[in-house]
Amino acid sequence: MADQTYTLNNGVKIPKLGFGAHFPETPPTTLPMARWREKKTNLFLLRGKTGTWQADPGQVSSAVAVALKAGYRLIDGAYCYGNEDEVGQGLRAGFDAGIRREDVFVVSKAWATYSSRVEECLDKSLKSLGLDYVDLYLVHWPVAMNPDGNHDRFPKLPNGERDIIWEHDHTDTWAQMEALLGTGKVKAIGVSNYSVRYLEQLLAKAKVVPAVNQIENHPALPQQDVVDFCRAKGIHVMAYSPLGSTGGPLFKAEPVVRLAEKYKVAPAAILLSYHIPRGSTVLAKSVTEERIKENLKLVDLTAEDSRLLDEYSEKLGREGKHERFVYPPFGINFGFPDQPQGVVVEGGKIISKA
Ligand SMILES: NC(=O)C1=CN([C@@H]2O[C@H](COP(=O)(O)OP(=O)(O)OC[C@H]3O[C@@H](n4cnc5c(N)ncnc54)[C@H](OP(=O)(O)O)[C@@H]3O)[C@@H](O)[C@H]2O)C=CC1
Ligand SMILES: O=C[C@H](O)[C@@H](O)[C@@H](O)[C@H](O)C(=O)O
Repeated sequence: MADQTYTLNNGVKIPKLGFGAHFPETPPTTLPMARWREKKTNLFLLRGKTGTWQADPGQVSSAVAVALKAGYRLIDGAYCYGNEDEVGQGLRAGFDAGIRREDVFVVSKAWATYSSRVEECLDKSLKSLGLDYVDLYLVHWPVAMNPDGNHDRFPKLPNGERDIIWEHDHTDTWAQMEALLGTGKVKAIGVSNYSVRYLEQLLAKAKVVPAVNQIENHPALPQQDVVDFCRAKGIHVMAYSPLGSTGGPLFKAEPVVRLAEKYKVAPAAILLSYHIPRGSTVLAKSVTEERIKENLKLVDLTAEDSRLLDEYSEKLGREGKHERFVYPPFGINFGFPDQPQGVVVEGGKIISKA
């Protein structure tokens, strides 16, 4: 599956399966997973005091190298992950092993403190990665944080809140992304974490329709409104956190277990395969060599299998139980129906603080 592709709205080909290079902190082995998840939520809110936690030195570069050698042809990174030097080393190991640059689809993302200077962010990423272009460059989140704040990536106010530039209009960031297309440093541009509301605001002003919207997506958060909207507008969906992020909390979902038994595969294979009939690219992340390899083995789910997973999603929706695992504390209402809290901003103006 990793060698199969979709075609983006500008003709560029993108693999169906990719390797995620977001390596957040590893759960301490002494903590039971339930306690870890509880603790992680609290720690997540504190993030920014020290920046993103780093994986052990060498872990990212070796995982990227293992992934490339195992057959992955898409590597998903971001400036904000703070590890693009290591991703670059992993890429280089792959190139040294004979894999050609033009056969690897490299993704990076413009971080919120660079919303008014996206080319600068891109240049920093390219330098770290050791590349002269990325295949896809995304707006990571539709928000701006203070470029002159107390941290390069996670500036905070004295009260601990993220240092947001409320006057910033996310469609201005998109205009800068459009300008990158003429530089030769990107093959395609897109967004990430855009709801239907935000996409509508962007499309009202855009000269170039985003090629991609990268969103959290799995049977416990199908985001069918966003997926359908993207499909109608020719925007390709990339699904992130398909296993439910750290620890893979979706492995025990009843239809996932049932389909894993039917196909005699790991539950992860079902959760990754779910996206292929939906027409999306799916990103898998693992630090573990055998899992990196195991995650390449997707299955062809039938329409009936997909229906089973969709029914599970719909039931959770009716019960108000959709679960979003990645929602950083920006304090903004980004327009996702399951996250109605936070400040509503539009066109650089605060509309409501509900
Ligand atoms: N645009 C955005 O805002 C975001 C983008 N992303 C992208 O999506 C990628 C994937 O999402 P991510 O949040 O990392 O989470 P995933 O849903 O991919 O889950 C990763 C977790 O699942 C475990 N795992 C992986 N494979 C298996 C397996 N076969 N069996 C059992 N456990 C497994 C990993 O463990 P271990 O590593 O210990 O093996 C890790 O704990 C990221 O790396 C990043 O590239 C993610 C979040 C936000
Ligand atoms: O891409 C993954 C996620 O979006 C991650 O980059 C953010 O959650 C970031 O760590 C933050 O705290 O805002």
